[in-house]
Amino acid sequence: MATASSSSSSAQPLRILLRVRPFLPSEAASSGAPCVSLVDGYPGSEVTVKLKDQYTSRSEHYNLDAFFGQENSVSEIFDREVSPLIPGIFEGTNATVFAYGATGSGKTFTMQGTEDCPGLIPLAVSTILDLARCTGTWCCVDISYYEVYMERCYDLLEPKAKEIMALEDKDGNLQLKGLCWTPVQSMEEFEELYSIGVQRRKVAHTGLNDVSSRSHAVFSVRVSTSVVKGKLNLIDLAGSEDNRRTMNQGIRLQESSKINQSLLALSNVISALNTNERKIPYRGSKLTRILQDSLGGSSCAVMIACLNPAEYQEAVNTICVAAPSRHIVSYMSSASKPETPKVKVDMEDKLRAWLESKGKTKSIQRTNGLFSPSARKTPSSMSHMKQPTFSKISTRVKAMDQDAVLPSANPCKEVKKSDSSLRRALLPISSNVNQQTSDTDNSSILLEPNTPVVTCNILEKIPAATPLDKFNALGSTLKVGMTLVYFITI
Ligand SMILES: Nc1ncnc2c1ncn2[C@@H]1O[C@H](COP(=O)(O)OP(=O)(O)OP(=O)(O)O)[C@@H](O)[C@H]1O
Repeated sequence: MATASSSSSSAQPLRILLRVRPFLPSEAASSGAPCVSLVDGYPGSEVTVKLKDQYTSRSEHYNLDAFFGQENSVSEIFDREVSPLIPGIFEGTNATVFAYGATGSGKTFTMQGTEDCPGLIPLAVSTILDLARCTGTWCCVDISYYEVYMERCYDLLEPKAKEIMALEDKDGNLQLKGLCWTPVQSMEEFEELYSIGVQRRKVAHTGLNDVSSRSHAVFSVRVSTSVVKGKLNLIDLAGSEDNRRTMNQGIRLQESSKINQSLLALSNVISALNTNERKIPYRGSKLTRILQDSLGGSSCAVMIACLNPAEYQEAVNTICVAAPSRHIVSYMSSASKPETPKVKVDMEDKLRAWLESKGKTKSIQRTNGLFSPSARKTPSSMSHMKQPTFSKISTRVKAMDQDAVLPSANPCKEVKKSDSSLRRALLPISSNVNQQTSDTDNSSILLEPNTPVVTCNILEKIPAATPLDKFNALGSTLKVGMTLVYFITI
């Protein structure tokens, strides 16, 4: 059976587990089957999982290092995945376990736990303290706990301390200046300190979680012997947020934007580690900078990708970050593929004719992407993925926008980037969001005036009122590797 220890010996930079929480009472009635299921392997071993959208026929398969389903407890995750890392800490290794996922997917439950069901943090401290007592030589265990809130670090155990500064020493190693380390010798001492820190962490009510973490919380337990120092980081990341669903505004929206940006930076680091790139973009955010000595190199890292069983799209987004290179296949079964709505085909013809008549090579090039996905520039890492076809897009429109009316014979016009109605432009398919957003920076975009709004996206619906400059804030849904298609006309 593959475990964390066995994976570290094979120098796998990052071990990726999937954790699906149970349905909550509020979800149970409407949810049906979980959107993710195990198709091959068994809990705790290397697995293939299937994600299935209950509303469409979309389904995808992914290979991952382990799967923990609704019936698996946190202590099972601990026993299989975290406990094997602990002996290495006593030999001077750094290890990191972090929970990643959308808001409300169960990250805090997994890392922090509850009184009845302790999370990975208390379970790890308890095991480390037990082991320290058995070493028979001098051994000091101390802990630190801090949060990264809006790209700034604050000590949760020492609230009067100033902001923690992330500085590099002369050897290029990152030092957290101002972070306090507190020795602990018993679980009572730990619990007292930790519960104070937990209360200080910034949480707030959002549209999707009553107690939503607004910061990334990094708990570290360090073991010092007379010979070596090793450290285990246990990180409860803030959840990626789709602000169309959270309805965040004001400060919540600003927090959310910072959270999504730092998670995007983390996903870039993960992707670089997964593909063994030489340069890992640790400098993308404060979060990735402080994790520099814990992700990659000789460190062991375990990512727990947490999923809400009722949210297919969130699950896809999370797994796209966690395991972009382990995607097996994405398909829609032809048996269940509905007929393409006629109205959409008309739209295609009209746009093509208009573009050709204008001789807009740039636009045509983009629109070629729209009509023939194979013409798109596709990142090499995704080249094995089957790209969605236009008929699927139309299907999605049909499913989501039953009432939408497509343009009639209105002439198209070209608008400039500065035009405020740019946000209601027809945008081409892009194979990833970076290309998508940079596409929109180009100078002209095709619009159909005086027609009702039709908005669609192969994966999710984007509200017509979403300004382009807010797309980054929608990081939870707009991720590298996702295919976006949306038609909006005025
Ligand atoms: N394994 C589980 N068993 C029972 N309930 C769970 C489980 N995991 C999560 N929950 C419940 O689901 C809800 C959301 O969980 P949690 O707050 O841990 O999500 P989160 O991913 O940390 O969210 P955020 O990113 O917004 O902080 C909570 O009510 C929590 O008690």
